[in-house]
Amino acid sequence: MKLYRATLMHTPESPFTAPDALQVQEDGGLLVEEGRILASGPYAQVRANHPRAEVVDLRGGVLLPGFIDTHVHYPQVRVLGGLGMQLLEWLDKNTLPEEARLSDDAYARAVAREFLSALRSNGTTTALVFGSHYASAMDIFFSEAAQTGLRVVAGQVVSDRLLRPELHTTPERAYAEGKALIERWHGVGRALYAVTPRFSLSASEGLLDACAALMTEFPDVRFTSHLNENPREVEAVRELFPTARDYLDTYERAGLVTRRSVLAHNVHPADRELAVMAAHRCSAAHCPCSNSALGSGLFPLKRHLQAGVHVSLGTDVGGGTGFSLLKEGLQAYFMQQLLGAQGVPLGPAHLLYLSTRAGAEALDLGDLTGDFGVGKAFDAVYLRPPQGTTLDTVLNHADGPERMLADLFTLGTQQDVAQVWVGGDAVYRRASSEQEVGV
Ligand SMILES: O=c1[nH]c(=O)c2nc[nH]c2[nH]1
Ligand SMILES: [Zn+2]
Repeated sequence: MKLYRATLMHTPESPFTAPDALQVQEDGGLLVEEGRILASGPYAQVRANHPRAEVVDLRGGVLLPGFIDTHVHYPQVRVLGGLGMQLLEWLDKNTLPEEARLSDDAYARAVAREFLSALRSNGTTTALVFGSHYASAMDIFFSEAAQTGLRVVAGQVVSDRLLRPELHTTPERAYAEGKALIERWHGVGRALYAVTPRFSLSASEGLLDACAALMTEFPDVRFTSHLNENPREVEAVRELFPTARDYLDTYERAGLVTRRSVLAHNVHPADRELAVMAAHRCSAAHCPCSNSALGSGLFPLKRHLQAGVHVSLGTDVGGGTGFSLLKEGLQAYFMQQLLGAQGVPLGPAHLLYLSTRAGAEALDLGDLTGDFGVGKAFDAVYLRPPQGTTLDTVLNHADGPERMLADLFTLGTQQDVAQVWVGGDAVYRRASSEQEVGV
């Protein structure tokens, strides 16, 4: 039994609906046994009730629930930084050639290790991972993920048109390979499976039906894809599906819009699409760095919230700009500021919620992770800036915990992630030589 002593912050409820959603213990205690939180509260109180627990002293930093990235591409870690293009050109020139390289198992394994290492070192404990087009690269991914201890919800990406021939499959093969992967990996350790057509632009109706067949046969797997990211993409989908009411309808007609569906981007939604997403309780993964880098547009968060659509955050590596949910939260804030009266003013509690609890809800893992409630898994990130860094200075002069949280989102980077736990297991610890900077 371990008692973690730290400044604790979490958002068990949504600040979009609950005032005072941010819960803080400045000198808090979290009692953890067998990976689960048994008690929490002021340190002195938890200590008095559990005098024999081993104390892990984390004073001097901030302990947050582990970050939850609800849209990130495993095969794209090496193509980060492909700036200067919009979506369709970026896919063609920057991304799809790299994705084809994952047909080589050794290449796929190296990329999987780089990707998983980047998640952990950025404090991400759960991720909805857009996989590879190759089934063998997914076997490799799941086996590498199992060794890291991270929670991954991932699936083979399927497409049968308009990409490049070596990335195409058929509905029959997509079904057979998906079924085999689900049977091998879904619910094994901390892994779950997500059925993942790349986007309707590269998926025939037959392929979407094959995805639906998997969802029917295995009702608790998740579903993910892209939606309404870029105006040229939206127009192309309209031409490819002339009888569909809109982009969402291409998925809806196949029965793919459910409580366990997470659709990335949705920068250009119609009102009907928002109403249907809300009715089916499907989530939108907002990826503000990607939307900025690819010039996709300013996410209409206010319209999503007004329609009742649940929103979480994704880094969208490699369309995005890295693995940090701190940066993603800050960029979400910037974009809402830039929207002026059309934007939603985001405070630090919103940024924490979007990068933790909201992701757990999107993945239907809210009973397991996303906050520090009693009974939840101990999934946590310990942020402690190296001495002498700007963040260290600013935190030392912050006039309260809410301002500290704002400072973490404004200035925090991978270098500030000191330790990470999943289900009570330590999955990352920063090298101690990096603790001291500039002193
Ligand atoms: O941001 C994106 N990244 C991708 O890889 C992709 N594929 C289809 N649509 C996409 N959007
Ligand atoms: Zn994406």
